[in-house]
Amino acid sequence: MSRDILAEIVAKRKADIERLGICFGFERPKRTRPLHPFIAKPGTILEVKRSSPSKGNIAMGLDPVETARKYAEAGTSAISVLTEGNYFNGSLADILKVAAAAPNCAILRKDFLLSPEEIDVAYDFGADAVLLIARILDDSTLCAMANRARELGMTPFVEVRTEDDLRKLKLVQKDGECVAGVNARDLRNFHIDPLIPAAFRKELGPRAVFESGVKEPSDAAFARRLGFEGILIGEAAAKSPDSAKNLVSAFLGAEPNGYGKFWKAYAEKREEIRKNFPGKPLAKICGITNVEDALLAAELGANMLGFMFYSKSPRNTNEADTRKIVQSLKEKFKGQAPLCVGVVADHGTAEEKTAIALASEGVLDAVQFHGVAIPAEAESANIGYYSTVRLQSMSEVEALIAASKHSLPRTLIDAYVPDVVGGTGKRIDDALVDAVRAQEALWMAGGISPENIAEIVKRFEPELVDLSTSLEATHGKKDADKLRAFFKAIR
Ligand SMILES: O=C(O)c1ccccc1N[C@@H]1O[C@H](COP(=O)(O)O)[C@@H](O)[C@H]1O
Repeated sequence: MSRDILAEIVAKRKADIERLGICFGFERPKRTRPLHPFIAKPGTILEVKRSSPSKGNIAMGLDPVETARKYAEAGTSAISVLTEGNYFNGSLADILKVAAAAPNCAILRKDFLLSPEEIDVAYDFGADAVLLIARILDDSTLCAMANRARELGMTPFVEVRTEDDLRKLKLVQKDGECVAGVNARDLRNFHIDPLIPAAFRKELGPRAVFESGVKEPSDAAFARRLGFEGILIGEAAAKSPDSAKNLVSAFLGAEPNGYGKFWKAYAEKREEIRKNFPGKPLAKICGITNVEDALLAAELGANMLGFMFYSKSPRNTNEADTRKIVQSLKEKFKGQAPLCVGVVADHGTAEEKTAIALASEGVLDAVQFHGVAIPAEAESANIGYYSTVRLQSMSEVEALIAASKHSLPRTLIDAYVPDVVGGTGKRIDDALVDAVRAQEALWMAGGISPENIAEIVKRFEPELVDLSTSLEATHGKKDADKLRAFFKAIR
């Protein structure tokens, strides 16, 4: 379907160009506006967008002049103008209006551009940057368009989404500088996943833009924490230009940090699994207390390991053992070691403090807050974290979905058992799991075992499974045969 929608837009556009010419019937102006740098330092790109194939009407009555003025007042460094007419209701005339209304902002021409001649048109109408969608351009056309943009003093902005797009991006980068962008929206189903840009970030070079799905200030801050220099905001800005300043200041007020680092590392692992073992979930083995179990789990393919920092747990661990285990994992597996997570199940304890301190130091990659709220200390300690919700009824599912923002890209679900906070060995009710997975990527714990993992994968297609008690020989000690049986069954 992705190819279909793109192919449809491109086919109509080609027909329009044949019929109306490369300026779509508009008189070609002579550029008078000076060129502006595009995302030369961290900044936002707010979009003039009336409609889209995924959302239909967004802001049909939008006045480009008024919108551009509000965007400039909001402190954006760039404005994206959608000039595609059939699906986005934009036009080249919009660029002229925006250029006059926001003389100090860089202007991006966002369209499905197809030839170097279209770059000259974008220049003449006043654009400072041009979107080049790698997927719709062959290698030589893409490079020729990027080079033409540079010759004119403009910035090529290359959008990537696949491995092949990345290959094309490297070709463009060989010839000179560019800005790279990744769309968080999957054009096959219009689903937004902020972990797609997260997985790509390390491949993009120094000037990278997070595109799509930014709705709340927390989403904007998350993109910056992942290390993106820019965010492109369409719908949220166009629908409410007056609140765009909140998005701009959230982005500019954030910094790349430990939280973004954890989600990038997770997203990279997920992409690797998707590529090499489609349909296989990531596996987190929890309740690790000794080097032997940790090394075996990692060798068998564990992607994450959990360490209990909860004194009431029979698998509770401590700082010294955790340091020793993580050190052994790093020595043996180097950059390929599983992500190590401290599990906290109550607040204000010495164990919670230790887990946060170990994450802050980089010994642990993140902290899992199991059945308890995420404390303010986690935010200020600049660490990776996520929460676990113990599901009892549909109302918790609804609360979980409502709370699910891009700044919390994943939430683990576990079974609710009165008086046992975790490590219950009990399955979550199937209907509750179904309700969660209908809305978001599934991170699932609770009673998962070597015996039921195949059925769980088939039935629920989880992105991550998390298990502990079913693999134990005794409390805190894993059974090597059970570990082997689990990793054999998950394959
Ligand atoms: O394992 C524990 O003792 C524990 C205690 C308090 C909070 C969480 C705990 N474990 C978590 O439970 C799941 C694994 O569940 P299961 O044993 O496979 O049913 C996992 O998220 C652990 O972190």
